[in-house]
Amino acid sequence: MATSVPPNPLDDLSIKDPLECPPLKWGLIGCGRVSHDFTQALKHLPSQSVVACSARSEGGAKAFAEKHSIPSFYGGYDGMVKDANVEIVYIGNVHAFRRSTVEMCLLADKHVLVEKPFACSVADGEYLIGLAKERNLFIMEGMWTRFFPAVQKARNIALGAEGEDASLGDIAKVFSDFNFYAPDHEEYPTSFVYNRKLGGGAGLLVAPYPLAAATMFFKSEPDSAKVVGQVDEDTGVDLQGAMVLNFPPTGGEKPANAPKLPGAGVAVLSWGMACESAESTTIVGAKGRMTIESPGHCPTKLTVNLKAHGRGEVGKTLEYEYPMPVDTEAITKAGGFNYPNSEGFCYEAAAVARCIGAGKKEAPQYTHAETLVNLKLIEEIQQQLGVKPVGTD
Ligand SMILES: NC(=O)C1=CN([C@@H]2O[C@H](COP(=O)(O)OP(=O)(O)OC[C@H]3O[C@@H](n4cnc5c(N)ncnc54)[C@H](OP(=O)(O)O)[C@@H]3O)[C@@H](O)[C@H]2O)C=CC1
Ligand SMILES: O=C1OC[C@@H](O)[C@H](O)[C@H]1O
Repeated sequence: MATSVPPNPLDDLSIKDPLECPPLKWGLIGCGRVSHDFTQALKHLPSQSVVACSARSEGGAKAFAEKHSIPSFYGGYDGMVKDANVEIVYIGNVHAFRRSTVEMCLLADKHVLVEKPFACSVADGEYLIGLAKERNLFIMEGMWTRFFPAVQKARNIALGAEGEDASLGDIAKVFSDFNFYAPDHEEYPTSFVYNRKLGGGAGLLVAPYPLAAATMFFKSEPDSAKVVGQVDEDTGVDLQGAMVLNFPPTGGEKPANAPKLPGAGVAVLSWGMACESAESTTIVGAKGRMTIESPGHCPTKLTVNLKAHGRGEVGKTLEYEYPMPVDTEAITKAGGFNYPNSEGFCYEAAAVARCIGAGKKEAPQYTHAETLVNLKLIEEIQQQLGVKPVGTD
C-alpha cells in the first residue's frame, strides 16, 4: 500500500529558523499575480534572488523586472530557461500549459517549483516527475501550505513526533474546506478560472488544498471517493464540490479497548469558487482534535483541544501562533500582495533552497508520491462531476 505521509515532514531537523536557507538563483515563468506575490515574499530571504523573469510579452516581463529590480527579462519563456544564471524556475502561469512549460525547464536542466495544480492529468504528472528523475533535478508542486510553521507543528503533533507537548492518538477524521467567491477578483466568464481550455474549474484551482490537507494526516491512499458538486452549464467548468474519502487501515493490531483499526479514517472535504467559507482544517483523533485556523491554506494559528474522559469533557486547550513576517519597505513599495498571507511563500522557498542545497530531488513536506495521489483524486472529481479533462476539446 502506498504511504502518503513521510516519517518526518521536516526537510532538515537541525533547522531552528524556517527562513534559514542557502543561496539560490530563481527565474520566473509568467509575470502575473502569483509570480508577483512569490517575488515579493522572496524579499524576506536575503540569500534568495530572482535573476530573470519571462512573460509571453516582452513588455509584461520588462514592467515586472522594473518593478522588482530583476536584472534580466525575456519576452517568451524559452530564452529565460536557457539563461545560465538561473538555477531554479518558479512556474506561475495558467494550468493548461503545465506539461509544456515544466518540460521546457527540465530539458534546459533547471530545477522546478511549479504552482498547484502540478499538472492537468495523472499521466502528465507522472511524465514530468519521471523526466525530473531522469535528469537528476529537483521538482515540486507549490503546495505552500505544507511549509507554514502552523502546519508543520500540526503535522508533528499528529505524527506523535518526539518532544511534542500534545498527542491526538489515532486519527479518525479530517474536515477541510476552502471556498472563495471568485467573482470578487475573477471576471466572469473571461478569467482563466472559468475557461476549461486554460485549465479552469475549482477541481484544479482549489481542490488541491483540501486534498493535500487530508492526505497529510492519513498514512494510506484512500480506497473510495464520493464526489458531489455543480458544473457551470455555460462554461463547462466545475464551480464547487464536496468529497468524502475513505482511508483504509494501515495495519497493526486493533487496540483491546477500541473498535477502530489503526490508521483507518474518513476525510470530509469541500472546495469551490462560488461562496466564501470559513476555511479551516480540523483533525480529530481518539484523544482530541486540532484546528488549523482560517485561512487554513496559509495559516498562522493552530488550536489543539485535548479530550478528557467522557463525552463533551474538555481537557487542555493549547494555542500556537506564528505571525507572518512583517512587510519590508521594498515589499510595500512594490505594491504589497494580491492574495492573503502571500508573505508565507518565503517558508516554501526557503525549504526548496535547503533541499536543493542538500542535493535532494524532492521535499519531504510534499513528496512526488503525494502529488500523484492528489492528481488521481482530482481526476476522480472531474470524472464524477462529468467535467471534460483539460485538452480534450
Ligand atoms: N499558491 C497560491 O497561493 C496561489 C497559486 N495560484 C496558482 O498560480 C497560477 C497562476 O495564477 P494567477 O497568478 O492568479 O493567474 P494570472 O491570471 O495572474 O495569470 C498568470 C499568468 O498566466 C499566463 N496567462 C494568463 N492568461 C493566459 C492565457 N489566456 N493564455 C496563456 N497564458 C496565460 C500569463 O503569463 P504571462 O505573464 O507570461 O503573460 C499570466 O501572467 C495558477 O496555477 C494558480 O492555481 C494562484 C494564486 C495563489
Ligand atoms: O490558488 C489559489 O490559492 C490561494 C488563493 O488565495 C487563490 O485565490 C487561489 O487561486
